[in-house]
Amino acid sequence: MLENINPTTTAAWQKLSEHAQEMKEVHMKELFRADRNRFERFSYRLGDIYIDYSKNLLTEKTLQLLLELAEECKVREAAQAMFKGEKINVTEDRSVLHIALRNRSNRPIKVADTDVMPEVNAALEKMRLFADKITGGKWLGYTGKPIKNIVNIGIGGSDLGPVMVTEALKPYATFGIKPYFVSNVDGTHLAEVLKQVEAEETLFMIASKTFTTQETMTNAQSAKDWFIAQGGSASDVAKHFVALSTNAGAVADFGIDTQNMFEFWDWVGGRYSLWSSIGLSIACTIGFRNFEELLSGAHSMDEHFLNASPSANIPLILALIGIWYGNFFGSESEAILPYDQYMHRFAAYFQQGNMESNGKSVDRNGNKVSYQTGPIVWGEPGTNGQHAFYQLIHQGTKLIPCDFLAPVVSHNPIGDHHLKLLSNFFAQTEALMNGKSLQEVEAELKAQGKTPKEIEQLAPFKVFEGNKPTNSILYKKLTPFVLGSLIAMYEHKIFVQGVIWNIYSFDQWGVELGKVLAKKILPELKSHRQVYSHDSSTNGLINVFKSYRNS
Ligand SMILES: O=P(O)(O)OC[C@H]1O[C@H](O)[C@H](O)[C@@H](O)[C@@H]1O
Repeated sequence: MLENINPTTTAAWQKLSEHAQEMKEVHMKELFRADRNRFERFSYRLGDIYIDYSKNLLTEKTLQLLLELAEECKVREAAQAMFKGEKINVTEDRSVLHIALRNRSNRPIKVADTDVMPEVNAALEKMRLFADKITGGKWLGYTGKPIKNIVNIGIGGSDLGPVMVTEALKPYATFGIKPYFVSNVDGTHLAEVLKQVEAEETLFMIASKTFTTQETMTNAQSAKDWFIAQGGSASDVAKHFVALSTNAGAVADFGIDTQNMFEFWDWVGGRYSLWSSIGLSIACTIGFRNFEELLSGAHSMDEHFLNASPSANIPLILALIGIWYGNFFGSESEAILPYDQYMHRFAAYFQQGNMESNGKSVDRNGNKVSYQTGPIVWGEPGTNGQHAFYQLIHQGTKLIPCDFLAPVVSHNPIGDHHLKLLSNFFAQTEALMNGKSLQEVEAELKAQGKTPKEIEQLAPFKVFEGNKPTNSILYKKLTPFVLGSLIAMYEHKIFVQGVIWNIYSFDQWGVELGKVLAKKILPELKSHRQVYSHDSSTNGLINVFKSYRNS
């Protein structure tokens, strides 16, 4: 079981608070000047992934104190509890075992004395058989044609992972299977996807852990209606609809044969489920072998996280750096900036991963926390972001720690595009760290022939303070293995932070209230009567909606 420790009561927290005051006076430039080995000291190679965290406002002492914090908060014990299958998701009374889904060592992992690995392996085997049929053109639709399109209908964790991974691993989608994703209950999403596919060549994957989610059930029903309207009969549904779920009863009620159900278990959190049957759209797009590589990459990161010593433990260090800025420097957000077009949904994926996990303000005692917890996570691929929001990162008033990610080798080596891309990657982290001093700006303006008056007027706007923290994560090539490792690295970072903040990272009660209220409002929208049951703003808006609709 996780221990219940308020991090602010630890000795390390106190020391870190004092140390932060010293570090607020320091410029990273000075740290680099003072230590020729700073890069070697604060960077780490993990197979094909190289992580440089030297461009941070930290010293050996900072790291030492942060590691003490992790020790006092019993991070290692918590990790062991998770990997052993203990029910660390207390508010839902569940184990947290996405790590079992990619446990390539096949080491037994027990939930209530039963090893889950046999059922994990059986589910993977069922996925393999199915994916091989799809990619081999052997699964035929109702007119006898092979499947060409997969439409995954799911939302949140039943959508974001498959979207992100199929986008990231497009170079491996060599089987002629095109994935589409419908998540939003806005009919536009479904309609626009259906315009692009032919029913006879399309397989719908209804992806929902609970199989009760309003958006997914609504889209699934409309997709089924569309399929029948296109000429498929009710008995053809079995060839075109499969379910990815933990809820066999609801799957059968919907009309999908449980033969065509790919199961997973309540100990897989939605936002950690791409490794499970929820990943079927991935396996059918990039092939099962590549899906296994993705799992292997994640497993290698799991092993690293579980076994590496704290001072060489990458997810742990990244988590501690995040805590350093969030809790001791007042930063509120973190940017994930992949210089890799294939990774364009990576930040969006970890928006859910991180913000749904650690967006909590009540600790494991049920008390309100007195410190900051999960950050706002955001980002776009480089170089697009440079022409949009980097201005604020460079010269705004907010401290935004950034993760820069980039592949060394591009899947698309066209001319010198990749060198240009990477020159921007290196330049940005250098600029964020060094900045540009007033003296440098003045000298530059002078060299441009500006008058002293002009220099005085213009110079303040051209100064870059620098001292902006970044992590640089270089990977050799975006392979399934590397992607699996990167995802697992961020997952464990989130885990460590949740442990230290003494919150429950694996529930998501905060998404419930809106859902309940929407269910109450839906019949009100369907009726013609004026609405008076809410506050004046909500009543007013609903009634305006009705009057526009009826006019
Ligand atoms: O997979 P489902 O049961 O349909 O759930 C889909 C999503 O909806 C919920 O509201 C949760 O916030 C998410 O964590 C979950 O991934």
